[in-house]
Amino acid sequence: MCSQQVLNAEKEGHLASLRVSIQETVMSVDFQSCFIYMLLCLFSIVCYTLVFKKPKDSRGCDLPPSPPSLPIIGHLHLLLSSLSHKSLQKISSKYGPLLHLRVFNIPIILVSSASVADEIFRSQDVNISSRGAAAIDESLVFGSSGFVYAPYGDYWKFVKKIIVTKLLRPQVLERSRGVRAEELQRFYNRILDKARKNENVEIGKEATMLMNNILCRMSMGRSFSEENGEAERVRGLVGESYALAKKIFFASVLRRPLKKLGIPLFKKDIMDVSNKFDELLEKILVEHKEKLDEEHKDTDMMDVLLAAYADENAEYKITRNHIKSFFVELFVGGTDTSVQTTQWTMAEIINNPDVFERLREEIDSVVGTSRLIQETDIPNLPYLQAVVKEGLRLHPPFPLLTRKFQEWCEIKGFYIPEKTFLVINAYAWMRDPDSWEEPNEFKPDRFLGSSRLGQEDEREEAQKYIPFGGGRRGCPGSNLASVFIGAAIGVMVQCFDWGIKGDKVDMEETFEGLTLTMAHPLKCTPVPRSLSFL
Ligand code: HEM
Repeated sequence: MCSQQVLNAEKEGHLASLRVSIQETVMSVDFQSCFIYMLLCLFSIVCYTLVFKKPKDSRGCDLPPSPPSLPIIGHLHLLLSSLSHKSLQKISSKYGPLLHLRVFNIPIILVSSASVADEIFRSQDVNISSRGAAAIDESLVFGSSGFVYAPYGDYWKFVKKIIVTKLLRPQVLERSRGVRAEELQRFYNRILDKARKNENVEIGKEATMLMNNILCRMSMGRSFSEENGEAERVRGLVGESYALAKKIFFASVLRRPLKKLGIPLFKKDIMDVSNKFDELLEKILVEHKEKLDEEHKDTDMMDVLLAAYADENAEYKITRNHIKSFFVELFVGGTDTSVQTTQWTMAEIINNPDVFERLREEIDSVVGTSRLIQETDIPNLPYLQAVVKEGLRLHPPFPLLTRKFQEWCEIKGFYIPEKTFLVINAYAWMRDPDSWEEPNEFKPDRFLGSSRLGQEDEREEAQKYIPFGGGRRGCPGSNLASVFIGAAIGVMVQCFDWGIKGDKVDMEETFEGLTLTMAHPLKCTPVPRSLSFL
């Protein structure tokens, strides 16, 4: 072989090894990209399944979209978070106003916009007129003899009729006006007393006494005595019931599977509070019955319920537990809602001095400075009404409303299976930027006709505003509550200037119990104005 041939052979050999190494490199590059490609595919499938794919029900119809969930527990963590209304609001602004969630295998529909909720209230009012089963049947606190968890049926209709005719009918409200005026005067006296002693006032505590006394005197003709500690005991029990709220909610949602497994979730905690209420109310019922027998009266709600209990031919045969549950729910549901609204609204007023000044000017010009404001003044005080409405819009005591679909239905083209829980995020709904201008700002003017954007009609406004819920299970006490909250705010603005620690009231929220409350309860120092009746 000549030297040229040797050279060529070497070259060939190099080229061959180069080819092999290039081939190997290409193969390895192909394999890597193929691997990356496969990973991307897998990732996309997971994303699609978790985020975009609409879950299907057993009939193969589309359920509303569902945000990513955790294995086994589903979306439980969102509902358990301490500010669940906010975590749900965040999820809805990302994934849409109508979502399908699950807690274990229990389906929940989450609604966060006015248009979707309005469609549900309009087309499904009867279908969603039950809240599901009570957590613990025998409990007086939201148990199955109560009104709040009563299915839409004969018992619910019977009690609703009593509430409307014996507590809230205009003639009855007129008769009980004296009671509210007396309690308002006592509320004012207590604040004045503290102002003169230069003491702080805890607005929530004062408002609790006011609202509790009003509701008790209106419904059972007496208030709980402050002297023998009875009132403090009731306030304590109401507080304990609030603390149980989340437990009651989960025990009620998970009731069926847990029952099958024989797990009585939170039963001991719930029954402890229920038993204490039972003891207290049994005593009151006995006293009331004796008084009724002596005086042959038939006026307040307790009289009517006791009469129905004793009447063999009553329209609905009620038990003693029905009566006790009714009062427990009235104290628990009616008091704190009004107390929290008073507290939040007062905090907003203090943080907005221009609102305070305008409110005082309105009260001075309508009521004058020679007498205390009364609830009969409220229809003539549109700005005060707007302030209370705005307080309720920003701080609804019940940020989440819960119901249950009894039958399957279709909403916005999606299939909703029967027995699905419905959670309406009233908080998100009333801060929806598509419905409200500057939704997070305290602007009572938005409720004054002349400045309403585009002059929306009343129906449109009602559609956007749901602190009292909606449909036939909406709050029956809304008008009464607005009146006594308005009167309480009116007294505080008419008669006192208010000092606070620091420049602004801390508006941090907490939602550990039944209602949305201030994480730092409002404490401030009243300074009496120089008014002729002070
Ligand atoms: C600011 C005060 C109040 C607020 C924000 C409020 C809010 C609510 C809300 C959101 C509901 C549930 C509605 C739904 O599911 O759609 C409700 C139910 C109820 N409220 Fe009120 N409430 C207040 C005061 C009162 C008062 C003073 C009473 C008593 C007279 C009362 C009695 C009731 C009753 C009995 C229910 C149950 C209705 C049913 O299940 O059919 N509320 N309330």
